Amino acid sequence: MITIINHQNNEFKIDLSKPLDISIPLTNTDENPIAWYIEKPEIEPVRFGDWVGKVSEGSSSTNFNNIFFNPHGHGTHTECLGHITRDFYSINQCLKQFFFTAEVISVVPEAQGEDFVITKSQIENALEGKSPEAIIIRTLPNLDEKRSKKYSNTNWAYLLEEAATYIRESEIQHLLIDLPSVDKEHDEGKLLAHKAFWNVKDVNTLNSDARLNCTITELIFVSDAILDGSYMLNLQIASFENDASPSKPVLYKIL
Ligand SMILES: N[C@@H](CC(=O)c1ccccc1NC=O)C(=O)O
Repeated sequence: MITIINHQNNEFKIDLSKPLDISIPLTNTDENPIAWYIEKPEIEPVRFGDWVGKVSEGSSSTNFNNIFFNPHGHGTHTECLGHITRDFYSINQCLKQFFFTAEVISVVPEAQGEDFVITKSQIENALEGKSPEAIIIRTLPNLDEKRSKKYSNTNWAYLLEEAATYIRESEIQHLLIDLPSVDKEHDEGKLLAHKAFWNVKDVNTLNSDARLNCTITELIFVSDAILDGSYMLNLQIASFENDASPSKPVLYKIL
C-alpha cells in the first residue's frame, strides 16, 4: 500500500503495509518492563459475585478486563510538558497531528563520573545537519532485555541538558528514546533535559514560549533491523486527558 506524502516541498513515498513498530507491548507478565519502583501492570476480568468477565470461566459471553497500569512506568508512552508543570496540560490536547519526518540515530552513552550520558556533540554528529520534526534515539548496546528490563535504581543513561537544548534549538518537536526518562533517575527533581526540551523556565507559571505542542516519548524499542536514517513517523496515543498516554510510534521507511 504505497502512498506519497507531500510535505514542506518534499515528496515522501512510503509503504503503509510495512510498518516498523517501535513500541513495547504492555502485558501483565513478568516480561513487562518497569521503571519508577512500581509493580507490574494488572489485567484482570471484572467480577460481580460469581460472575467473571472471562469466556473460559463459563459465566460471561465476553472477555471483559480491567487494566491497571502506569503510563510512565510500564512501557512506551508519550508525554507533554504537563508532566512537569504545576498546572494541568493534557497530551491529548498538545498532540493534534500524528505524522512527522523523523531521524533514527544511535548513540553510545559516554561515561561521566558514575553516570552514562548523551552529549550535545553526539546528537549533533549523528544528525549530520538534518532537521527532522522528530528524533528517535537508540542507545547502544541495543540489548533485547530492554523490552522487559526492570529499571528501578539502575541509574540509566540520560541526555545532558546541553543535548536537550540542542534538540530544541534544532526545532525538533518530538523526542523519542529507549530509556525510561530523558533525565537522570535520581536527579532531585531537576528534570534538566525535560525542561530544556520543552523550554519550561518555571514549572509554577508557564512561560509563553514553552513548547506546548512538543512531546517526549520514552521506553521505545528500536530493533537492530531498523537502520539509522530518515523515516516517516506515525506517533499515535490513546486519547487520555492526562499528562501522558501509552503510545504506539510506528516508522515507515522512505522509499
Ligand atoms: N528524577 C525525579 C523523578 C522523576 O523524574 C519521575 C518520578 C516518577 C515518575 C516519572 C518521573 N520522571 C519521568 O520522566 C526525581 O528524582 O525526583
